Amino acid sequence: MSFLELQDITKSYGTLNAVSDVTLSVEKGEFVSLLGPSGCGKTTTLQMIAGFVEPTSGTIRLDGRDITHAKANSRGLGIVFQSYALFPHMTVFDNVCFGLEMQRVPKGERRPRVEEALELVHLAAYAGRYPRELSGGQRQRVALARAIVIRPPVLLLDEPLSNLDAKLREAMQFELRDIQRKVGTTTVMVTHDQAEAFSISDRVVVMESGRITQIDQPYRIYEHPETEFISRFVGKTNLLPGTVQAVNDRAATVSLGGVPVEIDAGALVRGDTVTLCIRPEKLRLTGSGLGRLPGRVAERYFLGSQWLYHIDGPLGTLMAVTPNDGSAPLDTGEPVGLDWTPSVVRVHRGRLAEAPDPTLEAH
Ligand SMILES: Nc1ncnc2c1ncn2[C@@H]1O[C@H](COP(=O)(O)OP(=O)(O)OP(=O)(O)O)[C@@H](O)[C@H]1O
Repeated sequence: MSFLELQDITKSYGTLNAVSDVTLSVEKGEFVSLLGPSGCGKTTTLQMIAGFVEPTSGTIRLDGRDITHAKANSRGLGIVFQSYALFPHMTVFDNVCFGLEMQRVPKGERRPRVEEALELVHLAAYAGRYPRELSGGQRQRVALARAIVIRPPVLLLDEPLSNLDAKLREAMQFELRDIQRKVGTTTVMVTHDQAEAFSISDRVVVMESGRITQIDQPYRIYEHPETEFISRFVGKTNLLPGTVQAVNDRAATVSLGGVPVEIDAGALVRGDTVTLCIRPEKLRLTGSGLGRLPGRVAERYFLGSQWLYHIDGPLGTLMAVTPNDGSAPLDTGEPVGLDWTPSVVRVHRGRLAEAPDPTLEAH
């Protein structure tokens, strides 16, 4: 049995199922993120673990104990929600100590525990300050210290870094992971930020419309998205609708608007309608006249460590990303060849609802 288990959890509001049949097992010490677009049920799921929202059906178990209907404060979980502001009239020390007072931890134990927590978040020198005297990142770290000081069995984080600017947010991602590793607390985090979920988590749970559609390691989710939605939501991708023309033992030929493209066969049969997904960094730009397809540079965008190109060709406009290795980039209008290894192409059954416009995917 896993440390934290959600079994067939559903939460309905009238006719709306905010969360449907969610089953999830989290191991002790694991860092799991719930990732998905706005309204997919991430926060509701976390609130049910926290005890702030009661499931309509299903069971939640913590360390073998059924806590489905237990009161929030009896669960003893560490919580960092966006709305959980610090107490403005209390110092950093007192903010962090508050949870220990609530738990009636003996007075003599409180100071070393608070100091230890502040040490962990690198704020030992700020114990006497008030929240208004701290930066956003420091306030966020106090909130984290306040949650971990009670040594909770599970730490619940709801968009804990969303109020921070991009640079600080990235720094805090690594810090958060570092702190979690040191204290070893089982953690469930809600985020709609894919980079954040990927860089911090052991496993990512992707949710769509109240349901879990994939649970996997970040790398697997990126490389083997199980739905077309995940392909689109996670990173950039070229989506190409086509029809399977021929299949042999090893390969299938898909016609993309009359252009034949060979891919690994999988379980495809002739006549299947499919959508092929190729990540921009998996497309290689070769010399003109080489590669699988001809193309021409339509646009180029400088991303710092990479160049993003829009390449016009027989399949429409495709995105390709190359590392910025210091050499001169390609010019707009330059003819190129496009190449890829068949095994990097992911195949989803079915046709896209709309014609793909790669520029819309480039977010
Ligand atoms: N108290 C409530 N009453 C009615 N509907 C609710 C309530 N809470 C949430 N919902 C609905 O349930 C769905 C899931 O909401 P939830 O807040 O879990 O989504 P989310 O994935 O966390 O979104 P976001 O990233 O925007 O916070 C939404 O359609 C929302 O409108």
